[in-house]
Amino acid sequence: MSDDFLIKYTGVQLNREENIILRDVNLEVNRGDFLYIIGKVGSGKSTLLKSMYAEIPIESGDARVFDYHLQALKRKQIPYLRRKIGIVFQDFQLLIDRTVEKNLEFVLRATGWKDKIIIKDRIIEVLTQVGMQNKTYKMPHELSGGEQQRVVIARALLNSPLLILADEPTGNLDPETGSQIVDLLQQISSGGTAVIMSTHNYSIVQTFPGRIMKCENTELVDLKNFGY
Ligand SMILES: Nc1ncnc2c1ncn2[C@@H]1O[C@H](COP(=O)(O)OP(=O)(O)OP(=O)(O)O)[C@@H](O)[C@H]1O
Repeated sequence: MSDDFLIKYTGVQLNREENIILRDVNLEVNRGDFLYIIGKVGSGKSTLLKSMYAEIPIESGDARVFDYHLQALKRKQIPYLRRKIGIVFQDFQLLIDRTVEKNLEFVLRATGWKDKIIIKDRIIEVLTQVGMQNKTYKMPHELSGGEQQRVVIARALLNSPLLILADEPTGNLDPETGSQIVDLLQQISSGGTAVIMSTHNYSIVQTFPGRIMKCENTELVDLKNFGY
């Protein structure tokens, strides 16, 4: 990578249809950062995260993610950008018709992995990282919400991303399970992977330290570090 940052937004505007959702967004994210995006319902948290993996276009300004200028990204580059990002959503989105192992294998094969043994080893490796190595053969419906979210995080880790985007990852979980998930994301970030997570949950923000930015009145405001 030519620069140190993973993400650099300069004067970025994001729209949904005709509406300006966020304007003049300035943001830099580096390796190992842990960044919360907070803000009211509809304030633009998801829009911001989605822009980072090219789900929503950049209306104006300069948006860099790794070496990509998102405002000039070609459609065929999008899968390569996304392969470097681990994405975790609130509603787990595991394939319900196959086991944990097959869910993860599906992603590896779709991203070019071919060797059966290497695939198996990698699956065990990421499941061990999230404490789910004993659940390889479980179907998603046999897992609790927190366990499913761990598998989703394992899936996000498969291709060793430098960046994880987690949109309300604790939204469907009870407080204790939610805390365990954030704890896991913090461990991952201390290993050098940057994590950006949106949340409504102020008790999590107060418990687990991180940089905080808030979507408010179409602006992204830096609340600096919290909890240190
Ligand atoms: N598909 C869409 N088409 C048009 N407008 C949309 C679409 N999705 C969201 N919006 C609008 O964009 C604004 C920002 O929505 P966004 O989902 O980014 O907010 P959010 O802060 O993530 O909210 P939440 O906390 O509810 O997830 C809202 O006003 C919403 O109505």
